[in-house]
Amino acid sequence: MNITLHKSEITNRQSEVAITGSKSESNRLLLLQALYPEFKLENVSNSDDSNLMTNALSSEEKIVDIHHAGTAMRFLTAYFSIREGRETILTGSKRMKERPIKILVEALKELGAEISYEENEGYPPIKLQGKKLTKNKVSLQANVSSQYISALLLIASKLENGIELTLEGEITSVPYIKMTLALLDEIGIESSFIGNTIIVKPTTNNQQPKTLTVESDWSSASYYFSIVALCQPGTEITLSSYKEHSLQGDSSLVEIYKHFGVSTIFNGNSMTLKKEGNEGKPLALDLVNAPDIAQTIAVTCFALGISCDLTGLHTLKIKETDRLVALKTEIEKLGGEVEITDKSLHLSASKTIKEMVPIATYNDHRMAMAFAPLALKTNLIIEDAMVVSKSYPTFWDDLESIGFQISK
Ligand SMILES: O=C(O)C1=C[C@@H](OP(=O)(O)O)[C@@H](O)[C@H](O)C1
Ligand SMILES: C=C(OP(=O)(O)O)C(=O)O
Repeated sequence: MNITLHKSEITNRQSEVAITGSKSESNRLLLLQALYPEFKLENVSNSDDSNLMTNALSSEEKIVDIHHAGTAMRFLTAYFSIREGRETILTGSKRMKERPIKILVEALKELGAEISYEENEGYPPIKLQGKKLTKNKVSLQANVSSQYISALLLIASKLENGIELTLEGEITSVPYIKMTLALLDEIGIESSFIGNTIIVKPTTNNQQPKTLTVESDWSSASYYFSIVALCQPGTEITLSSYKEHSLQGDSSLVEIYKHFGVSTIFNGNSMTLKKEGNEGKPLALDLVNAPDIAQTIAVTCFALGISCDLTGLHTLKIKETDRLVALKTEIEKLGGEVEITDKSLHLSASKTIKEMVPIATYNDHRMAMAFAPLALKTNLIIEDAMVVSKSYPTFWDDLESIGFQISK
């Protein structure tokens, strides 16, 4: 379904939005809960990707289809490797079959797992024959996706000797690895991350029952940072439920959006974003630790007529779509000028934004959500708008609630 966003202003200067739980935290905790059923979870994400994760973990079927959910694909590869006696075929969407999984499969095989490729070597679908993994030392390339590393860490405590991982090369998306270790720590699993070595100890005792509350999703919050950046000074949006000291690396938004005159005030479990003033300076940013907010930031800069140089973007090519190509194509349709390499993006300062441009979304929720704030500057069309449900199903309703005018 395509939708039209009519040029709107946010007239209510103090709106509030409650955003669903972090998809990254939820998908980790759902897997840990399957391994340690004594835990209870609150504020679990209502995203498609977390629903797919929940269903996959309880599925009795041989074929498990996780559609576009990258974390689910990677985390479940590790999970089904240790489900003794169970044979599983893990598959996904057409795009998922193009997203590499070899580094993780090789690492699991080194630990003793039995995994084979059903179609193309190195890519889903894969067949897993669940068994007990007896080895504990493995090295893997760390510059392609941190999800491979998190996948191994999530099952590590169930291996009889735990895991000792050696990470090779530059480590990408480090905050996501630290999030995994922090969540293990919350449920009493010991680990260390020193230099390029991560050790997770096996668990011997039963875990104490505990309720864990998922913080709301910071990547989803990024679209409100962008909206506030494009508003008149004085505009405020309050988002819940967020912590000042988050496990999510995308909380770097607080520092990054100061550049666009957005301040963030934490109060209890919510945060208020406020437009203070207007900054027009060019932006240079390395996003190796926060790849999911690259699209949001590029569009904010385009809307404000600010040039930017974004680096550390090598993982964007293997996400829901090639996000570098998608950004260049769509920003250029709107009249902007973008140059890309396979790991960086340069946007020139632009003076105009074209009207009523249909923005293609390439099965990528973040393409739809990142371009939406442009409705504060122009009329635009978002194609296949329901893609947002991958991480944030109520996104369009929430935008309407703060004053966006949307027609279907
Ligand atoms: O572990 C996670 O929850 C994620 C890790 C990141 O992936 P990469 O490590 O592949 O960059 C991120 O882009 C993705 O949305 C979620
Ligand atoms: C890259 C993303 O998700 P995944 O890799 O889990 O599909 C994302 O949500 O931006």
